Amino acid sequence: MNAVSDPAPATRRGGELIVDNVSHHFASGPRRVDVLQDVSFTIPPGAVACVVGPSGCGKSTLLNLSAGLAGPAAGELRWDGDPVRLGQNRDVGMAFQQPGLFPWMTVERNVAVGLRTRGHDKRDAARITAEFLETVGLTEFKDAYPTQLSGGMAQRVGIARALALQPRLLLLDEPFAAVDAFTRLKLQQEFKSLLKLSAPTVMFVTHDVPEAISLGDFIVVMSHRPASVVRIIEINREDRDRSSAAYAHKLSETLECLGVTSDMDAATDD
Ligand SMILES: Nc1ncnc2c1ncn2[C@@H]1O[C@H](COP(=O)(O)OP(=O)(O)OP(=O)(O)O)[C@@H](O)[C@H]1O
Repeated sequence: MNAVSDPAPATRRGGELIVDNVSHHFASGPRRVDVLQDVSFTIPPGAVACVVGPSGCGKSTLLNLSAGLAGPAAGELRWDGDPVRLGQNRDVGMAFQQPGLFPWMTVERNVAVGLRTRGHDKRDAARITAEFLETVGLTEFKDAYPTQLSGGMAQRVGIARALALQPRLLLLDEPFAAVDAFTRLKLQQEFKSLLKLSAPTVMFVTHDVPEAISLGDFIVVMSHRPASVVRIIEINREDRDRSSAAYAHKLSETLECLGVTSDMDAATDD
């Protein structure tokens, strides 16, 4: 990915997201499913929080509550000091495991459509779209349709679409999970460079602990459902070097909190 010529203005930088004692449940027929229990943490402006936890513990639910797509059963989420309100929040951008591109639209239109919905005129939307497609290295595919793209390329379009809105809060649900390991590493590197340009506040849900160490300023480790925060693990620059002892330490600390051993031989020994 290349650098955008006109990075987001300072006013679009990320704000502070506070998750304050949040609990949530769903009613599933006569059954009540408790999902989150007393979850609290703060993402400072421009920081990247990676959320890891067992499958089904409530990570996506936490993203939805942060986006204002649902309200918590108890507790509060605050964005820049104000309670997160139900409904569309113009500060928020989201991307998911499946990029969810409209198959009948070209790559260019897939990125531009969100900008048009948010009130950018046609010319402005075209300019921003061109800039972000260049940033993710897809300019020459602007007229292609999603079925003509590889998984990694489609994911780049999804990321470009989210970032083109210049979100102050970026909510990502395993955005690189559907691509092969090599493409995933490449997308992670590119994503890190992109974040430097506009510094949104990021909540990044992943099952991949190495990914969390490489992208997060801190990791929020969640427990089984109903999920609470087991530990918040700070990640420093030296922890990201995969050949370092510091990295190995963070990896085993995180896996331990998840109840998994990093020593596969020990796990299979009789
Ligand atoms: N709208 C809903 N109605 C009822 N139950 C729901 C609803 N949404 C989620 N759930 C349940 O809430 C629990 C948490 O779901 P959620 O998708 O937040 O977990 P997750 O940690 O993101 O899972 P995964 O890691 O597998 O993606 C699951 O048991 C799920 O079945």
